[in-house]
Amino acid sequence: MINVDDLCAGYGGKDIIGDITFAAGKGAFIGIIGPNGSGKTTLLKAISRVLDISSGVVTLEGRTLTDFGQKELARTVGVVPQETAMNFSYTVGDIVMMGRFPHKERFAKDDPDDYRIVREAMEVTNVAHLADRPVTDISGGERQRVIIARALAQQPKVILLDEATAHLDINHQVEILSIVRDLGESVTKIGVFHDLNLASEFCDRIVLMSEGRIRAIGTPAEVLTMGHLRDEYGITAMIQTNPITGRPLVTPLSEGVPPALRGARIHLISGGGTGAGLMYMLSAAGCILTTGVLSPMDSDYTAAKQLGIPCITVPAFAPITPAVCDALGSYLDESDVIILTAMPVGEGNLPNIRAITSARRSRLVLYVPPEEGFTDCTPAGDNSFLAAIRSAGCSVVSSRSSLYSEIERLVLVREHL
Ligand SMILES: Nc1ncnc2c1ncn2[C@@H]1O[C@H](COP(=O)(O)OP(=O)(O)OP(=O)(O)O)[C@@H](O)[C@H]1O
Repeated sequence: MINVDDLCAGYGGKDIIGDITFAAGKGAFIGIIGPNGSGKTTLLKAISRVLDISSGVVTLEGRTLTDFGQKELARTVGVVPQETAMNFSYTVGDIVMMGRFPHKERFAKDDPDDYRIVREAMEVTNVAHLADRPVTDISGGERQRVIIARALAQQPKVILLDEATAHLDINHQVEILSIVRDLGESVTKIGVFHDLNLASEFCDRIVLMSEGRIRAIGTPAEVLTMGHLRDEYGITAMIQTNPITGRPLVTPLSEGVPPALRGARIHLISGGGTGAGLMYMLSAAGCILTTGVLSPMDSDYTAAKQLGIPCITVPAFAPITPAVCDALGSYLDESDVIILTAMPVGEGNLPNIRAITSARRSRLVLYVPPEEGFTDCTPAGDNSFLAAIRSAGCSVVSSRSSLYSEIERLVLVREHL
């Protein structure tokens, strides 16, 4: 168990990181993420004592790390930096054997156990076939696997990885991170990650840093949220759930949403997958969304559920009853903007939706992307629903950028009422 308590550290007498407090349980894998310059490497340097701590304390199994002698520290903490300069042509086997030095007395002969541990470390990192090659003559990715093998040969209690797999191809990234994750209870792992999806898949807990401070800490699902990524990285990201592992899957979106939309209360009436994209974009932008009426068989419902958007539901093909209309009405009344997409609507529901939306036409925006067209939106190509909504005098937009402008305008109008 490693405890970092109120740690502050920096360079030239100036603190770069401060108030850093977190615990890493025995065997846990902790991921440190955050934008460039947020202090991730500085934190690892402070934990490994490469950098002096200006205040706070790091303890390992109850002992302060500053009480460890150099050799004991080297036996206890293994470090895998992002890049390691190798100017001397030691063999790969020699480099990995260096991981055993802190375990040996001075001038002691190599122990058969040392050779066994070195061989095992090279085998799990898939570098055993390179054992006799000079380390200067292998690829950057191979060299990184050798450095990881050296750290494993150290048999440390804590392993610190500073973007240790950044230079590896995806196959070796996954392979090495799997090895690190599976090191078992005896080794606590703390790794800096730029790849949020690798952090999500491999880490038990994630620490999100920004400007030298911890902004969020928790499970991948607690930390990798659209809000945190928007606030700390300044990106619009779609967060889905990996259907196999159940972990968050982050997809940064190249299309931004104006920051002014943050906090806008929007009700989205959609169906047949016409609203899912908007739900992701508007949620990522920090809008407060409600949606419905949707059937649980609709892909828009799946998106709403994944995003935690309150949704009014009815069974597939069921009519919209007066009770459902009332529930919808109260969601509509709470919203600044009502977006209606060009969607398939069952005949029986046309009058209801028309009545409920036209009463609020000044806040209604009809979103009809060109590819959707105005026809075939209802069974038998009946476009009377959309035509009626349109003729009611609501705004009609055909691109996401004009939709965002319209939302901004309607929020302003609402604020001035
Ligand atoms: N040796 C140093 N002397 C002075 N300032 C430094 C030194 N190393 C890093 N810094 C500064 O400390 C801050 C944090 O740097 P650090 O390398 O810890 O960030 P990081 O989150 O690891 O960044 P990146 O994602 O770009 O690797 C930066 O502003 C950086 O310029």
